[in-house]
Amino acid sequence: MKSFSEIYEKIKGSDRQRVIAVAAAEDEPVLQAVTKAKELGLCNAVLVGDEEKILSLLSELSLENTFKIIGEKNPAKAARIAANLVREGECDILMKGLVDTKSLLRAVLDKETGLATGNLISHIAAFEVPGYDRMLFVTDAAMNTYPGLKEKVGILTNAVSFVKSLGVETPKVAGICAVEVVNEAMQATVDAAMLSKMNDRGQIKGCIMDGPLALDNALSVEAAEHKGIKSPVAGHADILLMPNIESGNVLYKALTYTTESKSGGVLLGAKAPVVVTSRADSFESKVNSIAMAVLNA
Ligand SMILES: CCCC(=O)SCCNC(=O)CCNC(=O)[C@H](O)C(C)(C)COP(=O)(O)OP(=O)(O)OC[C@H]1O[C@@H](n2cnc3c(N)ncnc32)[C@H](O)[C@@H]1OP(=O)(O)O
Repeated sequence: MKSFSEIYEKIKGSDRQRVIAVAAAEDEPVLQAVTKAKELGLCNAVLVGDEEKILSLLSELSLENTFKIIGEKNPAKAARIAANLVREGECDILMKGLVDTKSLLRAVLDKETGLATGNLISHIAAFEVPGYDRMLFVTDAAMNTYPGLKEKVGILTNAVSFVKSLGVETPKVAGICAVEVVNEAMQATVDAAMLSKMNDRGQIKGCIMDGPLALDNALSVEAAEHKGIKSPVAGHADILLMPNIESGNVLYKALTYTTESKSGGVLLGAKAPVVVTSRADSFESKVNSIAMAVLNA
């Protein structure tokens, strides 16, 4: 898997059109993205939010309203209504509009109206980075704050299953740390080593996991050789398992702002995929995120 175009190709064979429920849809970039996604034949959408603002924004953007709108001015309530549409099977994907991430995630976790299943829910971001020979997946930049070993197993399981569904038979996972040796003063190195051993012994299946690895060793064969690291993952990582939300989010935003990467992201492990894009994301990235969600719906 090298590019987003392969994801778009896979969607072309899809049996039915998916429907996205947009929470607090009164947001210019999100309206542009769902309109584009519909034009591309990726999906249809139901817009939940401030109806007056939605209609006025569509008109300002010279976009024809071809969507069903459900009026709700309070963004947190709109998030719960949109999540419930997905829970009830009227829609297939939830997408964040002009509502803060925490409110959207709380709507996802709500036991009565949300999308929790008992599985761990985690975020995966995909990057097409110029010069890297494969798609690079980063997890978790958005949902789990300070995951312990058990949560990291859940994050890893979600990521591996998603990346396999894209056609990567045995994803290579790097447990990213500040160094490539176990140091008990850095819990992430201990967690990465335990995950690697769990993978060796078949407790974690479907991938080749190695760690601790520093980012340079994960991405560059030369850097790994220079340090004498012998690892099937070094220089060839498909998935970067980040130690916590700060490192994940910083890497996500660094790739977004300082490289010409194409990107997208989605929440996995819930009843249905959830698109949680950031203000930092481009229009193209929002459409790519919808495509990732459609493929997973
Ligand atoms: C990458 C682009 C987009 C971004 O930049 S996003 C920006 C950064 N992201 C964020 O600010 C969100 C970070 N996460 C959070 O704030 C919190 O973890 C989050 C998701 C709001 C949940 O926190 P709280 O509302 O305090 O909930 P809580 O921890 O008390 O848990 C309530 C119930 O939900 C469950 N839960 C929490 N996280 C879960 C998860 N990942 N998967 C599955 N279930 C989960 C938790 O077990 C609890 O269940 P129960 O009530 O004990 O049965």
